[in-house]
Amino acid sequence: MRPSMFRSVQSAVSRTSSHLTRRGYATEPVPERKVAILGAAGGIGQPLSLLMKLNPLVSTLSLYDIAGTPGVAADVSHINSRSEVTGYAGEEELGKALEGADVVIIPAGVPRKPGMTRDDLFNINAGIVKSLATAISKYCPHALVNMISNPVNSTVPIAAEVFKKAGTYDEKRLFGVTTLDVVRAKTFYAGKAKVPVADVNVPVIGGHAGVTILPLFSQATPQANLDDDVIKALTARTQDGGTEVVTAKAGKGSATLSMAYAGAIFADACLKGLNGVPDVIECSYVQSNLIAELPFFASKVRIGKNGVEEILGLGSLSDFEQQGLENLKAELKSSIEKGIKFASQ
Ligand SMILES: NC(=O)C1=CN([C@@H]2O[C@H](COP(=O)(O)OP(=O)(O)OC[C@H]3O[C@@H](n4cnc5c(N)ncnc54)[C@H](O)[C@@H]3O)[C@@H](O)[C@H]2O)C=CC1
Ligand SMILES: O=C([O-])CC(=O)C(=O)O
Repeated sequence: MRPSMFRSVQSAVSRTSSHLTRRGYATEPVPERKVAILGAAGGIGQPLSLLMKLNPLVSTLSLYDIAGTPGVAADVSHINSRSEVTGYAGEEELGKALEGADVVIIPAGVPRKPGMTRDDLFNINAGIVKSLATAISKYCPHALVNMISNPVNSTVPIAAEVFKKAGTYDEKRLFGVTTLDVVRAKTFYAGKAKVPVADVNVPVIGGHAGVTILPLFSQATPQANLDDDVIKALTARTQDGGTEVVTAKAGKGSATLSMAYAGAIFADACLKGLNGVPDVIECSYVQSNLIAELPFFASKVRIGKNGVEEILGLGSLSDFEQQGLENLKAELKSSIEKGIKFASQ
C-alpha cells in the first residue's frame, strides 16, 4: 500500500466521529462525501468496496450492482470506519444509489478471458456503460466519474457522448482510470532499478490497452541508468500487465485486487481534489488537447474542486518514447471513434 494511503487506513480505524487525531487534538471537520460504486459485487467491486470503506474521506458508501450488493454491503458495513454503507440491487434502485454522489466509480461489465483483447469486451460493456452514464446524467450530473470498465479507450468517449446528449457533459468531471498502469510501471521499474518502490514515480500516458499504454521511464524517479533493452522490456511488461494477469488466472477473469487498489488510489485523489487539497496529481485518460488528433488522452492531470483543473504537459520524451507515441495514435484514434459512433446511434 502507498504510504500515504496506509496512513489514511490507519487513521480511518483510529478516528472517532468528532474527527480527533490519534493524539487527541481536534482537526478540521472532513466534508461529507458520497461515493457510489457501480458493479460493486464483482471481482473488482468487492475489494474496492472494502478499500473505500477504509477511506476516512467517505461518509456515505453506496454499493450498486444488478445483484448481490445487499450481501457485500452488509459485510463491509460492519467495519468500524466512518462511512454508512447501503447496498442497492437491480435497475429500479440505481437512482437511489446515485442520488447525491460526489464520486461514481464504475467497474461494471465483463472481464477478459485468455486470448481476448480489451476491445473484444466492447459489444457487452459499451451497452452497460451507456445505460449507467444515462442514469448518472439524470441522478448525479455533477459527480466525478471514474471509469474502470473496459475498453477504457472507448468507454470514456461513450460516457462523454451520453452526457453531451443529456446536456450534462463537463469534461472536467470524466476520468478513465489508468492508475493500474502507473502502479505496474512503478513496481516493475523499482524491481529493475533496485530502488525502494515506495519512492518511485513513473508517468504513464496514452490510453489503456496494449501499445496505447506508454510508460515514460525516461521521467521515472529516482533516476536509474537502465540499459535500452531493459527499458524496452519494462515498457512491454507494463503494456502487457493486464494480459499477464489474464493468462495467470487462466479463464477466471482479469486483474481485480491490484485494480481495486489502483481504483481506490484514484478515487482518493478525486476526493482530496474535491476537498481542496492542493497539488493532487495523477495520470488519467481524459478529454485532452495535448495531441491534436486524439480528443481523449491519458497524461498527468491536476485534480481540484471541479475535477480536472489542469492537464500537465508531456515533458520531454526519449526517442523510444516518441516512437511509442507515434505507434499508439492509430489504435487510440480508432477506439475513440468507435465509442463515439456507438453512443451516437
Ligand atoms: N481500467 C482498468 O485498469 C481495469 C479495468 N478492468 C475492467 O473492469 C471491468 C470489471 O472487471 P471485474 O470486476 O473483474 O468483472 P466481474 O465480472 O467480476 O464484475 C463485474 C460486475 O459488474 C456487474 N454488472 C454487469 N452489468 C451491470 C450493470 N448494468 N450495472 C451494474 N453492474 C453491472 C456484474 O454483475 C458484476 O458483479 C471489466 O470490464 C474489466 O475489463 C479490469 C482491470 C483493470
Ligand atoms: O487486462 C485486462 O483485461 C484488465 C485490465 O484492463 C488490466 O488489468 O489492465
